[in-house]
Amino acid sequence: MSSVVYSHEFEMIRESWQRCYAQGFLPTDSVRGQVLSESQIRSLQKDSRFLLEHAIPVFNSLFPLYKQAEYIAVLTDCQGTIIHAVSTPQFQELADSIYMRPGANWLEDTMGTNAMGVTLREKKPVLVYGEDHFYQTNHFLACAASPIFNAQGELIGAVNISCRIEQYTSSLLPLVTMLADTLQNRLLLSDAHREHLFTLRHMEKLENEHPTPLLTLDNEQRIVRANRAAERIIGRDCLGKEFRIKEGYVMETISDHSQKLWRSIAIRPRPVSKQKNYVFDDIFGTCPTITRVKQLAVRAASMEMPLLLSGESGTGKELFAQSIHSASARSDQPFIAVNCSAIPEDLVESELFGYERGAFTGAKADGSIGKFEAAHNGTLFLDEIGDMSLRAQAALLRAVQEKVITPVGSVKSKQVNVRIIAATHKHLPDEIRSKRFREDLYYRLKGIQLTLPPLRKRSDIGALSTYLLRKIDDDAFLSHDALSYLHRHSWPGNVRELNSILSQAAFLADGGIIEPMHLQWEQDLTEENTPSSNGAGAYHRQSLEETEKETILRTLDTTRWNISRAAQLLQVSRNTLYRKLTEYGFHRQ
Ligand SMILES: Nc1ncnc2c1ncn2[C@@H]1O[C@H](COP(=O)(O)OP(=O)(O)OP(=O)(O)O)[C@@H](O)[C@H]1O
Repeated sequence: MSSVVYSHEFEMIRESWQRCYAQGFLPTDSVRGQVLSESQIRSLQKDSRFLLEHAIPVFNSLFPLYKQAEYIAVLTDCQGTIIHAVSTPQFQELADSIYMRPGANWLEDTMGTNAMGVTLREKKPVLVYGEDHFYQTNHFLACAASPIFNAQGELIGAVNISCRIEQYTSSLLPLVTMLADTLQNRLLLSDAHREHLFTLRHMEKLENEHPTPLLTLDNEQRIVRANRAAERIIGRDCLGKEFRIKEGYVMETISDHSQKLWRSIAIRPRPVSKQKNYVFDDIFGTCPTITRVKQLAVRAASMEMPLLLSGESGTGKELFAQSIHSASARSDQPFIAVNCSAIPEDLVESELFGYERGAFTGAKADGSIGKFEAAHNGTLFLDEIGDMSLRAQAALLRAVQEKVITPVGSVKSKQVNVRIIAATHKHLPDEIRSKRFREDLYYRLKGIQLTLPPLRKRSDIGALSTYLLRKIDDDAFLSHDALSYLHRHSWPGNVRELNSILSQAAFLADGGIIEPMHLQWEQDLTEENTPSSNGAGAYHRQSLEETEKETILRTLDTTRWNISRAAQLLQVSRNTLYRKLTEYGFHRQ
């Protein structure tokens, strides 16, 4: 076996030889190649029109590179018949004499161990060098071949480059794998229905100036193809080695093919981590009070007006603010949140508008930009605006009115473009009446006002609990009694409190069924709604039927509509559950 062959290729070639012997072939046999007639070739070419259409320009582009050398590049269909060949004039006659021409079949059964036959069988690139060929008549050849797959991952052919062994260079296998890669990328790109392929199109465009590092890995993570950009990162001798991502880089799968035989990946420098803001899909709500606010918020997202969100603590004001930003035209720009109640009065201006170097004792030597400037072109979320001092309100008013800021210690003003979303749990008209909030600022901030409902006024506590619980622990599940208790609590801490109670409960229930004893309220427990006070059914906010409906839906949701499992959890027979589904008109969405 030749020394240029990698160990995994050695195995493939050895097994191929064994198959040839098993069929009764001998290396000394004379090869009786069969070549199809012109019309049969045309018919095969018609069947592989799509492949050929893309292959011809790729093959043609290869030719000028190797003008001096003697070689032949061929394309076979998936049955091993050559459907296209390009060779240098010097090699043409020789190629014809060994049946390396259109219409000839190069499967193992006909040609013994050879690169095309082995690559089509093993679905991996392979180099077959000199005496690795089964038939002695082919011993003068060095051939490298690589399979071609379509966008669905099905084998559709192979490319092969052959030359005399005296002309062999170590670039033969990389060359053929790059040829296959280029061809395959073209095939993938032409499949317009697959979204991720647009990335490839983009990459291909960029390839000349900024080649994207592309690799193909086999199912054992070994590198079977690498373009030059990839080699520059992971080394030129990477083929056949196990792929390990380098520090500072991330891997992006471009296509993962059926049976996971191989996948194409791109490697990119690790992006600088960017804050991920909430989006509207993160806001759960099925009751009219919350869905109405959500609809208004979606509309408000497309407007530039300032927005005032009011609602008790934990009702989701920041969640809404981020979602509005994410859905707005500013979504690519920063979302900066400032908790106004947390900034000491003396520092409000420097925090919001920044400061020049040496502006005050304790300031950073280089000065600092403020939140307004940090949010330039994006959204500034001013939380707890009702807790700002009157002095800070005056400074804020100017910035909001004139859209300019003056850093502390500076004489120069700066133009800023921010959309302001303010939030408060206070009733600002009351604050205005008590002279704690400026009326002019209130009207500036209140372009659009949205009021978020407190949890106790929402009728979807059960569904919201299931949604939150799913995120906390997929296996945890609320019992009927636990659900009744959740409905009876007054929820001063709103969704935040619900989330925290469910987290604790899932922990106490150890991922199983959450019972009332697992629900631990910290405050607001009255005699009446203490879990241990009176057992289930002591107090019903919902009618029995409503609770039943909700429990059934929640269970089906949790079991992803597995009826047997849901019936088991509900402790009813499957028939009873089916009857209830018909009775309540429930269908799987
Ligand atoms: N409708 C909702 N769907 C899903 N999660 C929600 C919903 N409302 C609130 N939450 C969650 O509840 C928690 C509290 O929400 P958020 O911080 O937005 O409330 P807030 O009103 O800004 O509170 P505070 O006024 O105390 O700052 C967050 O974890 C948020 O993701």
